Amino acid sequence: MGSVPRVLSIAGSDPSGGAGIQADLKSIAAMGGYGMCAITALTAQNTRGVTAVHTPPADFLAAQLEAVGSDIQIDAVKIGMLADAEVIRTVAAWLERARPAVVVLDPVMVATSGDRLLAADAEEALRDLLAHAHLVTPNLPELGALLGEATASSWEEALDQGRRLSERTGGAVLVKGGHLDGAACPDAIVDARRGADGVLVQLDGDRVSTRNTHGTGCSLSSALATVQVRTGDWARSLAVVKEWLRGALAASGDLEVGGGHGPVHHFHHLTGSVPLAEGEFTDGLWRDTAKVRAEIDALPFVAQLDDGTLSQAHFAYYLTQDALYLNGYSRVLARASALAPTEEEQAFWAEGARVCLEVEAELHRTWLSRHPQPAHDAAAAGAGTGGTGAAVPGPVTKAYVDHLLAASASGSYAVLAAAALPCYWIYAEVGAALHARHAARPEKDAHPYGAWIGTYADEGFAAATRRAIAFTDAAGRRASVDERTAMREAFAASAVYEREFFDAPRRFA
Ligand SMILES: Nc1ncnc2c1ncn2[C@@H]1O[C@H](COP(=O)(O)OP(=O)(O)OP(=O)(O)O)[C@@H](O)[C@H]1O
Ligand SMILES: Cc1ncc(COP(=O)(O)O)c(N)n1
Repeated sequence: MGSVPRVLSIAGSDPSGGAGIQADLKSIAAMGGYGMCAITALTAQNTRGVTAVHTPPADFLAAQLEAVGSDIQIDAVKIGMLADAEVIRTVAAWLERARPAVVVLDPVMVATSGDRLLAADAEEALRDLLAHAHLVTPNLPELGALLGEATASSWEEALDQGRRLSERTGGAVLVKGGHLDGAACPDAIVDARRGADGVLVQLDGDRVSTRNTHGTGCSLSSALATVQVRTGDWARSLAVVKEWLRGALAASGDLEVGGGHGPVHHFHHLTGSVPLAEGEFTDGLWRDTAKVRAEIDALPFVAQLDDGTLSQAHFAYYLTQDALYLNGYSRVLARASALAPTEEEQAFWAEGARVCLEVEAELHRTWLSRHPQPAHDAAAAGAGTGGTGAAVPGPVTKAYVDHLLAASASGSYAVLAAAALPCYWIYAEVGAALHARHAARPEKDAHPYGAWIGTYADEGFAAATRRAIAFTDAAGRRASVDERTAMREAFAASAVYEREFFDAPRRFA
């Protein structure tokens, strides 16, 4: 066997997608298998109930089984709805010839909605078929019915019934707690060939509070068949599948499918890693920070820079801190270059690091000499006297750079790129908006910060921003679920520091 178990579901179709072969194919794929299906019957059903059942001639099922089995190595078989006795005989005959290594049989009799999915006169044939299975997975009413007894009313009684069914079939029985009353939802595998009580493994679990239990039995049995191919150990297989199914029940509300008993979310564990289109990941980062960006646009600093009423002291503080920030940011970009997966990205971030130092020098040479920080403000800010010679980072500058350095220490290129991106993207957007407003002004030359606002029109920076976005997006699309989460957190935190940085002159100058 390769690494992908090839699993055949022999079951009925549920057009609403939550049970039957549709649930099986999803569950098999969710467990890393390759799913196939031979359809025993077609149902017309939704989350509220079954309205019709059509069972094609059994010969046609035999033809499906023959077509698949004659060509493809089948590592495991899951058997679900069998509809009638003739279908059961067809499946039994095929199993005798094919003898798959793993056979899990879910003895489907009645749907969650209460509708019959097995003809009443076929129950005896189903009992005979159980001997072909390595594991049988009845729910409590089915367990009772297979023994010709009442449904167990306690877990102990259910385990006892399971052991006695196992004695009869010669295989293992999964006793399921889904139909028990109360907060507990245990499952146990019972095998009469093992030990006194026959309990091979019992896994206790809390009941998930949800109506969306349509297809849990189908999903559990097909997932178990798939994982069993890999582990060869029912106890280990059940542990994996039970945890996954619990998550699928807990996330079922996200699906919003139907008004009755809805399906479970088979791929809940992969929702953070679906393949993304180009730009989709960074679009999401941008959308998620809309509130913080609106707060930046509404800051007094931005409005005052725009209308020219910003105090010289605030502007000088901003320039001083900007120079200090750029020095730290340059080191961070150099680290991004060191971690970059391609030479193109390595060169891009290294160039970014170099440009930061150039801009820092230009701030000292040009802007800070024209807008020196007033001595008393500089002292109050702990920034030495005048210029930036003795300047120290203010609290926001320090926190922002520390956050970026922590991202670079994470060792993840993707997380570091996401942390570094707001400084390009948000700065570019704020600058572009300020520049556009300034350009439309009649008396531009009289504006005290006109020359500074003019620097926001730098096409080189806009182009670098587009590339930083594209590289971060590509890293996000390649990233794992956990890494994408860390990227979102890093980007969001940097966006907040951008806001704080623009607001720092008001608070600390
Ligand atoms: N509300 C719940 N919370 C947690 N686990 C559950 C819940 N309902 C069912 N399960 C689990 O789902 C699996 C199927 O159990 P259940 O007894 O409901 O089988 P079933 O009746 O055959 O399922 P189906 O709903 O497909 O007919 C078991 O592992 C059971 O523990
Ligand atoms: C085709 C088909 N197979 C099995 C079930 C049982 O699933 P549930 O008991 O969750 O409705 C079903 N409803 N439909």
